Amino acid sequence: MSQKTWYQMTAEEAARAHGVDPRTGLPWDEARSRQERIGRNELSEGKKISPVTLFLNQFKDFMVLVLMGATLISGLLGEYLDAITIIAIIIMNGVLGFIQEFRAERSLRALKELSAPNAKVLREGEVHQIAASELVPGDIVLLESGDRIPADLRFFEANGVYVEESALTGESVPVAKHVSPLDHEDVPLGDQRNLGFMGTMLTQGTAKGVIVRTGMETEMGKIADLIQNTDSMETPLQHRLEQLGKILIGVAVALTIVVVLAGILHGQPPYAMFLAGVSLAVAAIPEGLPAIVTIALALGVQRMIKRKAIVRKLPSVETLGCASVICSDKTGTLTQNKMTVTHLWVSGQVLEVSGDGYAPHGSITSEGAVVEAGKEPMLAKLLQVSVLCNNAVLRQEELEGRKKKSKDAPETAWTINGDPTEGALVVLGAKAGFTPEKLRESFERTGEFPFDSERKRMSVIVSHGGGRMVCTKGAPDVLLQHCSYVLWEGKVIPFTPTLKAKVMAANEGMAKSALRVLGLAYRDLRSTDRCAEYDDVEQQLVFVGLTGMIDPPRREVREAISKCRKAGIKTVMITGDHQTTAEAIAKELGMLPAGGLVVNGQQLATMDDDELDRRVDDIFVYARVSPEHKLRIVKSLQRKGHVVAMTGDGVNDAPAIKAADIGIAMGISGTDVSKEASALILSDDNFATIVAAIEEGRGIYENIRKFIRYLLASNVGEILTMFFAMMAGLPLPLLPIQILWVNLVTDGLPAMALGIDQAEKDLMTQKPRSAKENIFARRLGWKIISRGILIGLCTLAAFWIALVNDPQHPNNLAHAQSVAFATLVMAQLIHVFDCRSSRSIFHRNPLQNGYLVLAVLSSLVLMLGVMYIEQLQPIFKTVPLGTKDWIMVLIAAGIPTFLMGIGSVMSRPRKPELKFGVKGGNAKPSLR
Ligand SMILES: Nc1ncnc2c1ncn2[C@@H]1O[C@H](COP(=O)(O)OP(=O)(O)OP(=O)(O)O)[C@@H](O)[C@H]1O
Ligand SMILES: [Ca+2]
Repeated sequence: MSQKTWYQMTAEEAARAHGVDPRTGLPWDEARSRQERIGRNELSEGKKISPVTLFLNQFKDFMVLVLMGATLISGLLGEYLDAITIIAIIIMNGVLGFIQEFRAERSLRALKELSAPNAKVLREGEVHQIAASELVPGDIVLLESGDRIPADLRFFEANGVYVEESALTGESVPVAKHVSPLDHEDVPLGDQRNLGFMGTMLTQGTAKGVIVRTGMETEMGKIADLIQNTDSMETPLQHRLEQLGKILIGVAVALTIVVVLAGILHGQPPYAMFLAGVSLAVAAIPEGLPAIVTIALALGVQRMIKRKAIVRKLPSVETLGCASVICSDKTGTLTQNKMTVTHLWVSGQVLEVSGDGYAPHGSITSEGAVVEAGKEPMLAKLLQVSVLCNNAVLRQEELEGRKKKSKDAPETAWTINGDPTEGALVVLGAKAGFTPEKLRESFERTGEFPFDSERKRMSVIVSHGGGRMVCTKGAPDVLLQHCSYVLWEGKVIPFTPTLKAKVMAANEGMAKSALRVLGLAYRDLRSTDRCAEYDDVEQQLVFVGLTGMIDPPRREVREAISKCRKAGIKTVMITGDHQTTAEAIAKELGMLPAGGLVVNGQQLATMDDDELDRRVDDIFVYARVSPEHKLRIVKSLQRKGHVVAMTGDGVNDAPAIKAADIGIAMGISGTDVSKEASALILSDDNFATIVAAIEEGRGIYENIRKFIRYLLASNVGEILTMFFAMMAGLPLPLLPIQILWVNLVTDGLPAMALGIDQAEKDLMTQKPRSAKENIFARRLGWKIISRGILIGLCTLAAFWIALVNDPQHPNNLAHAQSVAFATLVMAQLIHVFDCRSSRSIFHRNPLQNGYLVLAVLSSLVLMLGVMYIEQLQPIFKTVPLGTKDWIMVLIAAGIPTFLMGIGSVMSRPRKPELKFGVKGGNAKPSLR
């Protein structure tokens, strides 16, 4: 008996073959044991670098190899102790580099896991949201439009399903899926219409399926090697630093050669000079730079996660700091998306609704008197349509655990499953006794034309007592175009222009008080009426009334917006909601400066790109727009030189999200499609989180500048100390071992601690930096070079004074070298505190960064160790210093910081003058 393939089986057979009941799904322990047997639902990643390789890579550097070679030779020549020590230092250096890179690698991996997709799965009769990697064959998954299919599955329910399978088949037009078995063999992939494949995308409809293959067994797994997604995790800055690193190596090597030659010309023994030169080159090459940049980025990303912003693409961390415009959705991002109906309008009459939140307690009143829906047929119709044309479910949940106040009266919370706009209508109905349960006894739903942001309306068809009725709700301005009649004073009469005007006036009135307004309509269908397309049913409707719901702004948003204004970032609202509502909320949030323009989708459609470009800087609110408008807005802003952050949640938002410099998706309400197009996901859907992420992005960039400043100035100081000495014909101020030790002590920990430094206070009161800005901009290059020269001069001065002041000292040269060693280390350890501020050490509390203090203390201990532990003295050729020596060391090491500090205190910083909004003076013509 030949075995049937999945597409030849019926869905039931497929489920049975996997031992699962499609109504309840797999039990948890069965799923677990399957996972142990089969493995996770993942495509195996490319080759991972093993820790051993990573460690060995640390020694692949050319100069390190030269140093090791030179050391081996000197070992063979009898300098055992020197050789062993140098090798030991190289190994310690390698360990440090390894730790840095290993951490960086691990954080990157954690990042990838975080952005991994979820799936809705049925287990033990309940729907759960789990990581897609946890799925096993036999799992029943639920899908809706915008979801990526998490594994290969056999559909057993498919309502209007279209799947985009281009990743597998190359066919970019979505194909329709169904549930019937196919009776051929060898059906090509593209024609296996009852199967869904991992990695493809549901663009329309809702579906259920049983998973038949996971992980590398899937069709996608078969070609995984081919499409090994090489999404670059390298940021532009890292790329530039890599190039910079190469230049720096060249410069370091060239200078070293000069130092060596100068030394030899001045009579230094060539071999000693060679070893010193190689050590200098090893010390001066900032090999730790890329790893520290990665760590700073990765740790910053972790801080962002704590603030509810998930970075999907590392490069966007840098772009975030440059953002100059944030375009945000309104509903759910600027507002809470907790809708409550407060006003109704039926037949020219305004009714009020009491009660807060989703609890179905409250009443409908008219001029203070309670209105009973049962006795008011028009109101009853409004409630009926509201509840029937609706997919939200009102639920009462017991609050668990510590939230519970007393045992005997368990606290409950009313929650909405589904769209909050619809939830508000369900709650409204429930307040008047119109529950879905009750209505369903006499109305059975037979069809649905779902809501989408383009159509701005939704319809369902219900049958009752032999007849059929269509119920429609939607944006009033749109809905009215489909209504020919109106329910007026108890009767259905033709919808005259006068009456339409009345409805629009009522709509406008509600919208002015920031209410979201929805219109409701219905029509009784005749048995001959077609209802295959929405155009068939959404015509000749009878208009019933309006509902107005509040959606309170999120509390944090006002402050976040004012923060943006101070930081030179423009905030723009883009919403599908009505213009008046949008404007009212924008004003409430302080997003609409005097003279700022509000534009609606229709007006936008009449503008060509040139006109939009001319006005785009003055527009702060876009209302009643469709997702496709967002792309135009992004493009226009970009043409004006802005770095644009843009939010979105729907399938249709993906192009705009992709085109934006920072595409932002919603963690809670967003579709998989929008998330995959995004660079950043807000796990709380909150606007304030965007601002927090921008703040982190700016901070990370500044931290990178801080340790670049520190590392490079230190290295310049090291090279120049040697260079100046050789030029002046002095003996070597530092022995090779000492140079290597300085490097080990100063480069690693303090630089890493700078990478996680706290942000400066003025971080969010400055204009966004230009995306093209050079890392050395804003005088950083000057600071590095001037500081390097000062460190070099001061170290040399201390060395020279010790050398000439005390010529009778039995260990004269060794003593002076110890002074130089201590001065160079101290100068760097003081300088590291300077680097925390764009101004000087005196502008910040040096103890604020505890990691830095710890790092500096441990570096101090390492330095003192080789000077005062007797067993180490002969190895490092050091001698202990006296009090006078130390005073000189500290003065010499402190002078650069002191000089720079004086300089910055004297030059008063200019207060950044930041104003945002419409350029003053010429009054702008309003579009309205
Ligand atoms: N479930 C629904 N059924 C019918 N009409 C709806 C529904 N939800 C919203 N609408 C109408 O469609 C309009 C546009 O909604 P859409 O979801 O595109 O934007 P929004 O949620 O108001 O704003 P944003 O784009 O900021 O999220 C709303 O103003 C409302 O009138
Ligand atoms: Ca160094």
